[in-house]
Amino acid sequence: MKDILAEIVAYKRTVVATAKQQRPVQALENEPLFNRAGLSLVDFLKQPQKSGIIAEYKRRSPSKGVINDHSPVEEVTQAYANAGASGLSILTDDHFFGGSPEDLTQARALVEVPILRKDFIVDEYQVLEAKAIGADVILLIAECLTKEEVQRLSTTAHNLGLEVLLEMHTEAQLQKVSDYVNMVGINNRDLVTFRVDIDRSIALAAQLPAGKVKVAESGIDNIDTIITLRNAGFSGFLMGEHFMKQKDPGAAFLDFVNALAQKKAR
Ligand SMILES: O=P(O)(O)OC[C@@H](O)[C@@H](O)c1c[nH]c2ccccc12
Repeated sequence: MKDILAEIVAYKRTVVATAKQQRPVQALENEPLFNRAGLSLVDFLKQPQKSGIIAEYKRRSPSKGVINDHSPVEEVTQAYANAGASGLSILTDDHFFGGSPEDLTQARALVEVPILRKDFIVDEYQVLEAKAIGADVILLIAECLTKEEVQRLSTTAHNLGLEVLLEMHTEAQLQKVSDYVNMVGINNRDLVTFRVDIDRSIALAAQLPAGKVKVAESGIDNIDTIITLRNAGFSGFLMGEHFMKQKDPGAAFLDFVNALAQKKAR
């Protein structure tokens, strides 16, 4: 496992151990949102009137440092949803990304689009927590998990009505895809070199078994890239920094979506 990822995963294990003490599973199950019927990102990605973009709320990252420390989560996520986001991705990690579970819950109260809990899930507890805070989808990162762990955590998620996005970056990780997973995210960014390579992602996507919903993640900053990826069979486009680094991320998103719609119409 790559260094920064190993560090994050080690940190997550300590956070989970503490959380289990402070807020046992029983308490999670008693949260009102725990019984909420989830929204399907797979279904939303198929709606032709939406953009296909999963718009991410991210304050900072280990590679970029501070990206946005001024735009409130309520404002940005509502603007994203109103402008045609097919889904939202919200970082809930505090230490490395400056997010929190409360960010997701605040957005949940305001939007009717699927929300992905963007975090580093290594324990079943975090899946239950995702449900309790109002998420619809969890991210599982192939690099951090064995195939068996992916299957076990996916089963827990599906039993709670949550969908799973399995993120990968290398050919070796293809073997972690199974019938348990129906949505695969291909990270365009290499977590070691931070280099973005769209062609590599397209080549990797071509090797996925048929029937998987494909999401391209990271480093997307223009409409032509989205069109290229769509033509290669991707139906979702996860974008964070390109909008978050603007003064008004919601307005930037609206402009981008309008330009995308115009280009598609031509
Ligand atoms: O900000 P970008 O380059 O548009 O990327 C968004 C998203 O793909 C990226 O934040 C991400 C991809 N995989 C992750 C795993 C954990 C945290 C964050 C991520």
